[in-house]
Amino acid sequence: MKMAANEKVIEFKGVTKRFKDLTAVNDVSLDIHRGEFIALLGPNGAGKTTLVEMIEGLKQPDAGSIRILGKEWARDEAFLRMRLSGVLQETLFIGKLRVDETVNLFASFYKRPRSRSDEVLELVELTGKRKALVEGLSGGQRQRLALAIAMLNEPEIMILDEPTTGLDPQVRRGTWEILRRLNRETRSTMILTTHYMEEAEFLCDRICIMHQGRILTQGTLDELLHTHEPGEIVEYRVQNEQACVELRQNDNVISYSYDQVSAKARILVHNGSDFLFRLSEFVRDHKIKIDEIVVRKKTLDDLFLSLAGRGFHE
Ligand SMILES: Nc1ncnc2c1ncn2[C@@H]1O[C@H](COP(=O)(O)OP(=O)(O)OP(=O)(O)O)[C@@H](O)[C@H]1O
Repeated sequence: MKMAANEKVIEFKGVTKRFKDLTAVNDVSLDIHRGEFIALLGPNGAGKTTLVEMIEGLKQPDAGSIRILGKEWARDEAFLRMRLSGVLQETLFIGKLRVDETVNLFASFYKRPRSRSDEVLELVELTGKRKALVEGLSGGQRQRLALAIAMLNEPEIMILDEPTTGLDPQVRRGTWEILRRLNRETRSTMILTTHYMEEAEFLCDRICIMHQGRILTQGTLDELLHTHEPGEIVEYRVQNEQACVELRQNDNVISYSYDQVSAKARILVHNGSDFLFRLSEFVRDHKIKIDEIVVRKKTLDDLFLSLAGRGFHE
């Protein structure tokens, strides 16, 4: 069934999920559109997995409604099962099977021809490993195999639950490239949960930050960075932090933090170059030694830190 480009494929209305006294997802309303790549970010226990498990039909809400492709799990399980698939943090495979045998096995469950197995291996750049035993694959290759299997059925919606956790940075980046290309080429709607800010920054059109079961804020990266706090970040290393207290009492300063371990000050300011000028005067006049000075634009990490400061640990 072809649908309009801006069509809502997932609609959460006032969804709540409780485990005894604990409210894991609290009155969440959220629309996700076709082809969108959306990230759910948040600290441990924020409710991200519970939310995606409700999308996957693994958990039922206690209140509110969830419509997926206009259907509901309770009534249209067979329809939805064919159109959704997921990649988890880790997938169990049979180690003694070869890569192509593994994909063919899953293809037979979905009644897909062998040519589709070849296609998905190509999509995730595993063609060269077709004859390798699964037990000999690296972590990144195993994740790509899981992705290939998830793609077999040409899913309209894909759930990626921390798909790159535990992978080294280079392999993680390679996986991002593949995910981004898949999203563009297949127009599959992708929902990613992650702890990596840069993963959400790199991949996603929209980012939802969750905390204690609620969506604290959401938007494109630009919207999040500009709506929540204007300004730039100045960072520097200083051992004698107490001598710099006066610097904070400046109209230019929005917020200040100091990390004892790295001896780094991190200051959010309205204007980075004005602050740098003031900083250089100050350290010269007070004979304070600072180094590793950086002025930079804000990142999602900074937003997360400031939301954490204001709300996460209240
Ligand atoms: N089956 C369950 N029974 C009881 N409590 C649960 C269950 N599943 C999740 N919870 C609780 O619900 C809350 C939300 O958990 P959830 O796994 O959705 O968070 P998360 O944001 O995915 O966290 P993480 O980043 O650590 O994976 C947590 O407090 C968790 O302990």
